Amino acid sequence: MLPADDTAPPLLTIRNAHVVRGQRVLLDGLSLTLNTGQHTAILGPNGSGKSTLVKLITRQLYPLAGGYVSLFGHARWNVTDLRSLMGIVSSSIQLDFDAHPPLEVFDCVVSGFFAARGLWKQHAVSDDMRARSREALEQTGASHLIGRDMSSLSTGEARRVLIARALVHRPKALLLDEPCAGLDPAARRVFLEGLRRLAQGGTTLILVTHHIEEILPEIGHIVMLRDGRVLHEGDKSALLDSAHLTELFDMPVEVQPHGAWFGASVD
Ligand SMILES: Nc1ncnc2c1ncn2[C@@H]1O[C@H](COP(=O)(O)OP(=O)(O)OP(=O)(O)O)[C@@H](O)[C@H]1O
Repeated sequence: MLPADDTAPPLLTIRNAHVVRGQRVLLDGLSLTLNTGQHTAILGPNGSGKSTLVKLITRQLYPLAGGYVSLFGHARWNVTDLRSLMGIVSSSIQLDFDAHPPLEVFDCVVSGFFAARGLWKQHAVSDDMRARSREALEQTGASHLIGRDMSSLSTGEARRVLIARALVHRPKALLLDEPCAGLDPAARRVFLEGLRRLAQGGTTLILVTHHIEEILPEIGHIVMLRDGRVLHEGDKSALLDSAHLTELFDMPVEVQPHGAWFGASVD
């Protein structure tokens, strides 16, 4: 983990966030503070509010009056500001890039500068944008995919291209919502090793998942969500054990450390 900068505002501050849809309470007074350099996994069972929390961060949803959300100390931001502060990758974003019209890999990455799906006449692509796109594709090990159509890529390949697209802004943080969904075990490991390099290079990772096998060695902070609230939050060493996971998932879970990684089995 990077040394904490005590003077910098937190990467993310959420205070007393309530989100309600109809009769359902999706987030129930959720409060959370994450700092830059604090690689974090947000863990929770199905329906615990993970996607709702992601939408709160990305401003697809707002909390009820009395709730507060800020990124890097700013409570108001537009899409362009957000992208340069925090890259966002999720399997639902990926669906947007599978569809027609066809989209070539390099164009897909460059289009990240314009928050667009593809490049159009009005987009003035500079040499710097091209260079940064190539650099981002190298960072995620996806340069060899240049020239391919997005719809022809495997899930894991497309995921790496979309992370590169998020990285063109050189964001301080990456929010990864179930980033390993649809990846086979080998692709998952290759993908996670790529994320490790990003974490080691100074990009703060926020990983939202229900699989403890995806918690990278670099991630030291755990947030456990249940019923739209933070059930537990703290160091991985204190929380990633059978007792806490059993409580979180409300069934017997056996946690096994594998070196710096973790596995889990359900009785
Ligand atoms: N638009 C909506 N209207 C009513 N209820 C909703 C709506 N969106 C989500 N919910 C409910 O809110 C709860 C939290 O949903 P959310 O999608 O945030 O959970 P999650 O932790 O991401 O789940 P999963 O792991 O299954 O993706 C669930 O009980 C869900 O059914």
